[in-house]
Amino acid sequence: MGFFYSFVASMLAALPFWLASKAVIFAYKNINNNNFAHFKPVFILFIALALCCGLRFLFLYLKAKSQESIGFQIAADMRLEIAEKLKKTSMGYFSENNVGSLLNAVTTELSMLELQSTKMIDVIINGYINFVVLCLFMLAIDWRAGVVIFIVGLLGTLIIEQINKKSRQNSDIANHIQTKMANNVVEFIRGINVAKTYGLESTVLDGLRSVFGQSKRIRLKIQAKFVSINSVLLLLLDSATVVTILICVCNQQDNQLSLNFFVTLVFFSYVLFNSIKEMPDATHILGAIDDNLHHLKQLDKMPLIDMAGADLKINQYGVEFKKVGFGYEKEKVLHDVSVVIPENKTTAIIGPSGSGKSTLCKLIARFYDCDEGEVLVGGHDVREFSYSSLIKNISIVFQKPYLFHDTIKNNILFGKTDADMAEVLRASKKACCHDFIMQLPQKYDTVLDEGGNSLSGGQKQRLSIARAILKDAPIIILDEAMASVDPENEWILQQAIASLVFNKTIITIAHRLSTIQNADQILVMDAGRIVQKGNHRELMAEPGIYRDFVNIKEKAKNWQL
Ligand SMILES: Nc1ncnc2c1ncn2[C@@H]1O[C@H](COP(=O)(O)OP(=O)(O)OP(=O)(O)O)[C@@H](O)[C@H]1O
Repeated sequence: MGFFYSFVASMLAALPFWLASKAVIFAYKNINNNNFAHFKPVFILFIALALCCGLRFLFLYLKAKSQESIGFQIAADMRLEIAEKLKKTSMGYFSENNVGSLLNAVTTELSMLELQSTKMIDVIINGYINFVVLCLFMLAIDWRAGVVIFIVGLLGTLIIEQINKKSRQNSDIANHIQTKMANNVVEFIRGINVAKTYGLESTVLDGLRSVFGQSKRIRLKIQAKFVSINSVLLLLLDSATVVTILICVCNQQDNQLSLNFFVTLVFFSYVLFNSIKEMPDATHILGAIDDNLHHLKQLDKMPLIDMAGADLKINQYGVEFKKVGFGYEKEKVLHDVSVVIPENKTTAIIGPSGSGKSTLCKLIARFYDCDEGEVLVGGHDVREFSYSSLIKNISIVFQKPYLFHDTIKNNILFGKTDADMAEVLRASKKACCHDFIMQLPQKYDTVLDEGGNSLSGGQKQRLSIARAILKDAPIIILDEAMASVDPENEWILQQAIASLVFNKTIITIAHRLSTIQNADQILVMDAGRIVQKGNHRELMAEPGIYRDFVNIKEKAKNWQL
């Protein structure tokens, strides 16, 4: 419908020329006649002119209403589709330099689609319709003019096709540099604190400057190419206008055309040619949009992890690794891991840095799928679950918790979205965060900065524990939850964790000797293998990494600073 409204609106743009020329010629002929009755037709013509303008605006309004929301709707749907996919995507996808690409897709590429696509399609379709109308019009008046317009149209179409092809190729290059820019900006923002600490802001900025410069050069080059092809087309169209007018003048002199028809024709052809002149720009933009769509389609290839899962309910909450092998890239980081983590017991994992402790935990929550063997939760392979039915059973407290730019209450509610305020308060008190929340100006309605940066590390951690308490999952993974907390906060955090872990299956990557010593089972990892297993007493009785580790810890305890 939108294209129809648009076509009628552009035809209504021509009619006023006919009416105006008729009125001017009439008024000119009667200029020496003082009888105002002779001017009546002129007034009628002007009323018709005003009506035309009014109708044109009405059709333009209808076109805008029916067309312009389409782009926004499509872009909104696509953004939601991408978000849905990201929910089911393997965590590996986010670490493999894809953040910039995603950012570019969701912001720049989709913005172009929502703001420009319908407008540009409209320009092109109308351009072609106008061209056909012009062609027929000219053929009816003078076949020579018709043939000239037809040949110009054919040549123009070839040039426009060339512009489209080039724009698609160039858009690929532009997208590549756009993604590179987004990656660099993300990297810059993430690393600015470290760079400042070492006084290296200008070095980091140099990297950004270089990629911005690259982007500018590429865009200028693309624009220069477009401008040169476009100029040929504009020259062709302008020449065609001149030739058309010339033919009309010749016809007028032969008295084959009325003056009114002549004036209308000259202006009308000018208007129609002008609408055709908008086509190269539109084609250029559509070429880029087309490439963007192709790029967005690539997101369909995101590695999904939730393809064949079912909504499973389990009634025992032990975890088991059976001959598990895994590597992030080619290199394996876990080798033939087989171990049972019993339900309602605490299992501590220790080992040197890089030995695979966190990786082991990530496989339980299916951040990644193992390459060999199976990981079982409640007796089922994690791949049998739908992601939501698996993660319902697991809470993870990370070393660096993430809080959203939202109220404290909503951040806690993340653990159980349908919980009421009484449940939030209970969880918050158990996690020892109620007191500090009540001291904030808006209490539970205080809006946190993105990442929760207005809170201390310990406060953020306790809020994330409140979230986990509210979720009340039977399996808790504590990924070095105490590691970044100062000794003053350690005691209070310990209390919060004690409320969380009561009567649950606990898997904890721990550094504190007391946590490790009290664990029911200790797994010692080295270079991606479980090299020792047992409780504190059993492991202290045998030589190995564990006994060395405990001895070093004991010695460190006696150090005085
Ligand atoms: N996202 C990733 N992509 C590629 N390699 C990774 C990734 N995460 C970890 N690794 C590698 O996998 C190995 C095991 O890492 P993991 O984080 O599991 O060890 P860890 O024992 O938890 O170490 P730490 O105690 O230092 O946290 C390391 O060699 C690490 O470099």
